[in-house]
Amino acid sequence: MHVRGTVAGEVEVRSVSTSYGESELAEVPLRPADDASTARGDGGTVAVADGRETTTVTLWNKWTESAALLEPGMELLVTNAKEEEYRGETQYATTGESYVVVEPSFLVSVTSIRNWVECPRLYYLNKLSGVPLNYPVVKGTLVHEVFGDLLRGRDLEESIEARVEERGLQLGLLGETPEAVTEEIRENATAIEGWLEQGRLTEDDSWRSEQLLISETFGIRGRADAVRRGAPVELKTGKNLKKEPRFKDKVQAACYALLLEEHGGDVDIGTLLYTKNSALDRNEETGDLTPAKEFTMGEGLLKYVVRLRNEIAATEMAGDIPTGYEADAKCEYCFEQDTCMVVSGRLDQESKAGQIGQSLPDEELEYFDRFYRAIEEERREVHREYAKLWEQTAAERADDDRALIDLEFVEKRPLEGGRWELHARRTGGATSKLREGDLVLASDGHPVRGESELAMIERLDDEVVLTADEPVEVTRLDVYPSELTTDRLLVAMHDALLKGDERRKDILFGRADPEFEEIDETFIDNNDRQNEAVTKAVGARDCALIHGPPGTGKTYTIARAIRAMVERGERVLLSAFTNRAVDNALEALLEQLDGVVDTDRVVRVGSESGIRDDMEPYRLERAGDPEDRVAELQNAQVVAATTSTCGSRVMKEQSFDAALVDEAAQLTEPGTCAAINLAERFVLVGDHEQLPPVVRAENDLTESLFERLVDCHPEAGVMLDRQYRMNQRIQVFASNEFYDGRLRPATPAVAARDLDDLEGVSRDALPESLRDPVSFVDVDGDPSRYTDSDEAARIAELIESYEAAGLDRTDIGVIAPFRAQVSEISNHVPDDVAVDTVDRFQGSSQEVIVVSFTATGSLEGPIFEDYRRINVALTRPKRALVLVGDSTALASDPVYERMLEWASA
Ligand SMILES: Nc1ncnc2c1ncn2[C@@H]1O[C@H](COP(=O)(O)OP(=O)(O)OP(=O)(O)O)[C@@H](O)[C@H]1O
Repeated sequence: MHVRGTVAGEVEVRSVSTSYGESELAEVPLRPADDASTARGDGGTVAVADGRETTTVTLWNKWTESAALLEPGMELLVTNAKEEEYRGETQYATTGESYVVVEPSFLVSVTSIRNWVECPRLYYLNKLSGVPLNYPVVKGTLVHEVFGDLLRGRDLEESIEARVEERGLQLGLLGETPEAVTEEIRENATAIEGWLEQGRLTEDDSWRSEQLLISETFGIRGRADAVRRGAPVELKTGKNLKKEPRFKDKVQAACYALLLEEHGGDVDIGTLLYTKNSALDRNEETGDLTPAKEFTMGEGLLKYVVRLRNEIAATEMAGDIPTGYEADAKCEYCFEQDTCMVVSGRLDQESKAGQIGQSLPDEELEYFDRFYRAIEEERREVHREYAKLWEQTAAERADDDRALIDLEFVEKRPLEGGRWELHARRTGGATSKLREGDLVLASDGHPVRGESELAMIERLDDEVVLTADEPVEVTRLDVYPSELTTDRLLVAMHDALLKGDERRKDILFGRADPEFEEIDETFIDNNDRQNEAVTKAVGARDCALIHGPPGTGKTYTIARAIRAMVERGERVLLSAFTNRAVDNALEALLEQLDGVVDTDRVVRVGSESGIRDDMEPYRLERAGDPEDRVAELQNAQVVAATTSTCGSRVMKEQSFDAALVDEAAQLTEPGTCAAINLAERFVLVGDHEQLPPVVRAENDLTESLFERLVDCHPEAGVMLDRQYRMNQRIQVFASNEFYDGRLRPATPAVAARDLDDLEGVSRDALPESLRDPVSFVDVDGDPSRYTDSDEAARIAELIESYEAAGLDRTDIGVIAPFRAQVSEISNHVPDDVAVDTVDRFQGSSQEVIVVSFTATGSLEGPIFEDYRRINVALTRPKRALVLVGDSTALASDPVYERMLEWASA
């Protein structure tokens, strides 16, 4: 029986005498969880279900170590507990078979556990500073890749050649030659090959390469290098001359053993493969030179691993910072001792290694603390996404747009290099968040409990095509919740504070005012504010802030500013939150740079699937000759990449004179830092009256650096005030509500835009009520339901009216407040009409926009929670805007009441 619940009070550990001698025990007051959250898919007994009363769970012996970590409010899971009657009350206790898991939904990675066992402080330092680009790391990755290839049957030489070639750019940045690297990989691979050969002699060897494993019971996830006859095999590129594997390596293998057991395995052995052993010279080295070392997987080790994992989960949940005293780490032997002391000194943290250097000023320490917590909260939200993989049913996940289900498996085709191409067919017209180029969990029915592989979506229409390392008979795809973004936010914040330039920090913390160089040049002669913005951007010694309301030429201004910088011989980074915005800005920039600079000095960094096809010629290829690849990047005068890519190991090696960041109001502070950390000065461009940063948690991350700096340094800002998009009548409401009435049409032609300008369209052919550029269509809301099919039907009629007046369906966009109504409307209107939520429409425009408010009496729903969403929705159209909703419901809010007045005027 599994017992799961919330710790309901203080926990005390004490000793008692039993028939076995002295034993330790801890009595944990526990409030059992609801049935729903304890139900397990494997049919195992569900937790105590008698209401929400508190019961007592006794944890015995070693598990008292985990009990000592518990705080009231934490979640606890005890597997294989026994039920006991005590004074008429049902209580529970651990048995010899039990595992105790603290905060089971906090997913700890195997790498974290491995770092923690070495030293908890090392775990923390790794989290803060990420993995740098260095040769041992790249070599390790290469050896692992070759190992995977060999397991999948690829020829050794072919694999080495291909893998070294793929990493051309990284190797080039490290100054390595392909020949030397190939030789070293070959030495390491010999150990692998030799060992595999031995295995092949025994016919019953069964293998699989890299396996992604997630444990819902133990709260652990990781990727096992390989699984042989159901048992984990871990590859280490170092040497080990002892008979036994290293302890931390055993711990790592034991983590995978636990994960495999949860998936139905019975693991009694673990193997570590130390590849460097076979490259050593027998005459010079003494000891056990065999690369493969096996060990027996005892239950004691598995339980120890869970206790380690509990320490991490409890530390993170409590928001504590590890000091190194938690374990008996020996600082004097640690390679990281210096870094550890510097970080401890600067952040004024207690640490076993001690501190050196001066601590950061209080306000920076406070900032670090606040954002560290905020980012960790965000990480927990990502963990919640993982938990949904098993807590929600397939249908619920599909409804939430997080899965494509009921696919019909078609076939699996072997690819060159031992990988697989998987084909499946979609059976319904379901939509989802998934896009081509996304990494997904492809499974034969369940992403965690079934056969499941990490796969890349190559094609996604009626047919679904995926590539993966191993074949799966795929019938379902799930969004893969990635912690990469969170990891990079932490590193970006760390770099900004601990490695950042003092002057930069003075600006960020409002201790100094941004300075500007006098520039006497006209860059744009038909728009004063744009010209001022370019002047500020070019002349900024520290930073400039360009506030660009909808359609005011942000992209054009950025492009013009970059051109001016390039003409001054500067190296510039162009960045934005999304690939789409980066490509848009790059397109405008290429027009500006025509004849100014060679286009081969403009480089787009990103993955093939993320970049728009017409920008592909500028994409920096990672594979190839190291010297050539590096030259291409180092010679580039303009580098364009998303802010997330700016946090990558390759980009972190780059430096720029200036960074221009578009969509800056949609970026968190640390997200912005990822880009601006790389440059001497920065220019942020955005509109804080449109959508805020996309984050899961509600905390300090929801305010952008752009918005904070606009407040803090108004003198560094310029607001663009002439818009090139909307008919004047459309623009009025947004201008008054959000921009103090300062937004104007750029030209009379823009102001007078209407549908008659479009070829073959006649406004007179429209019903009277739709002839004005802004109209309101009143429908009765349906308070009992979340979606509104009457409203959807009415929208379908509107679209027919526009079509009858000569408009092309692709010129119409429909915005709905939430996904359910998007689906409802999509079912009513033809496929080529774009229907989506506001968030998806941000940054784009259409000739005609229809907004479905789906308003009920209480005005609930995302569109109403934040007025900025309404601003975005109402500023998408160029020539006509139709608002559809229940006027009585809308009029209950003063802003919407004003909107109704304007729309009905
Ligand atoms: N100074 C200018 N002179 C002439 N046309 C301009 C000028 N500035 C911008 N435009 C034009 O106005 C249109 C909108 O400009 P742009 O795409 O730069 O706007 P934006 O502010 O980036 O839009 P969004 O709000 O969608 O991000 C473009 O067609 C652009 O060429």
